[in-house]
Amino acid sequence: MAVLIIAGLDTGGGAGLKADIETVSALNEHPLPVISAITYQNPKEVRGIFPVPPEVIGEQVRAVREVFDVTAVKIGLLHGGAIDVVAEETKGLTRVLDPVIASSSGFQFLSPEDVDVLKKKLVPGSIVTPNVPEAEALTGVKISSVGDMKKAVRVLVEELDAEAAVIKGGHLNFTDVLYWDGRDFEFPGESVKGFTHGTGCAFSSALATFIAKGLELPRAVEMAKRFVEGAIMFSNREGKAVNPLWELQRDAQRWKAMRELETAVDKLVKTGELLNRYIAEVGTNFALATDFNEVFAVKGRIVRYGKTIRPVGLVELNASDHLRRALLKMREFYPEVRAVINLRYSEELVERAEKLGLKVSFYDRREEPEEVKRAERGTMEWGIESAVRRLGEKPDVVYHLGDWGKEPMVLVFGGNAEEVVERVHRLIEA
Ligand SMILES: Nc1ncnc2c1ncn2[C@@H]1O[C@H](COP(=O)(O)OP(=O)(O)O)[C@@H](O)[C@H]1O
Ligand SMILES: Cc1ncc(COP(=O)(O)O)c(N)n1
Repeated sequence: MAVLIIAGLDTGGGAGLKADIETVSALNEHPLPVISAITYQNPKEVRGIFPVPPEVIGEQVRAVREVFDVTAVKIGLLHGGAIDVVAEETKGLTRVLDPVIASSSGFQFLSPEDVDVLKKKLVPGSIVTPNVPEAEALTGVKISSVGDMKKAVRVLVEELDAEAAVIKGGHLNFTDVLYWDGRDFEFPGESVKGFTHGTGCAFSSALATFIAKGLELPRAVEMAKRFVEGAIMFSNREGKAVNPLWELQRDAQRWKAMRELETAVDKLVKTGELLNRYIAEVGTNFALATDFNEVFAVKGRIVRYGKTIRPVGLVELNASDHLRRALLKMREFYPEVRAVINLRYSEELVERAEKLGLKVSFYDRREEPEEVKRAERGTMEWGIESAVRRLGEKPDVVYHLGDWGKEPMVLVFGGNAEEVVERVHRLIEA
């Protein structure tokens, strides 16, 4: 199905047309991108806007509407001169209107006069999706609670003739409120950590796409909200913005990481007789992180099995809590480190690591502050951090000598699972 998008270009690759194209594509529909304005912006600031002439916007829309079977359109950033044309050219479509008035960095895209034209020409008949400040600007209702949001959505529909309205709570309490078909609907949400530049764009294009797929409005709003939560959680660090491709990228990375770790575990098992005596009493595990910091390991760990070794279960997500925390802490300092294994401590192992030129550091649990000890779950993080600081550069191997009831251990890190296997093989002279 084709979804029409009329929006502005964000040169920073965070919001606008690029986020919209990715959103529609990620949801498996075909985007028809019509450009309304070129903005010169980066994640810090919007420097300016070059409006595409209204007749050029009209030509773009006509070119695709004549050929594609379009039912829904998402309208994002416009400029004063474009509002009339867009209203005219989108007649007969289900219109999702994201009334972009200002950027999150504070640049004013529409003047108060433009906002008046938008209210008269485009809000009527559209499904409007303002954020809190935009809803205030459109309705004059001051919004500081869900109760206020409910008042304002009604104004948008009953006084400004919108077909429906969703006020988004990203600037308030993460609850979105929809008014449709004579009643309101609440969509509560939790705060998600990540970049939020482009959330409004992703939300409105996801909404238009779910509508094009035939979902009823409340369900489409729910799905769009969940989509945006993922796009924040797995956000685009480079662009400091949402990542509409999150689900595809996450799943592709999971698949690759699983294969990589399975292959590496097989290799280790092949040298099981040599490794047997280095397997920790509590079991050895082998963990691998994706770029999104999801960590795979062996369910049930790798254990001694007669003279050799054996993985108890399959490679799974979150199958090791300890190694996951060690690896994620190490990645805070050295993001290129992706894999780690724990082996039973022995002096000869540490000496051999040093002889091989690996960078070795350690932590001493007796130095662990009382409050970290009491919290229990912070020990691993504290240990890795203290080992990193002690060495002053990236450690390849971190050991600790144990404590009451804690087995001494050697952690071997690497840039990928294969590198960890190679290091282990050199250490045990396989
Ligand atoms: N930090 C966050 N955690 C979870 N959801 C968020 C967060 N920020 C925004 N959202 C959600 O993202 C969508 C877009 O909201 P909002 O950020 O208010 O729009 P805009 O980008 O237009 O300012 C809404 O569904 C909102 O609830
Ligand atoms: C081209 C374009 N469209 C929309 C936004 C709003 O996004 P945000 O509120 O995250 O700045 C933007 N900054 N640029």
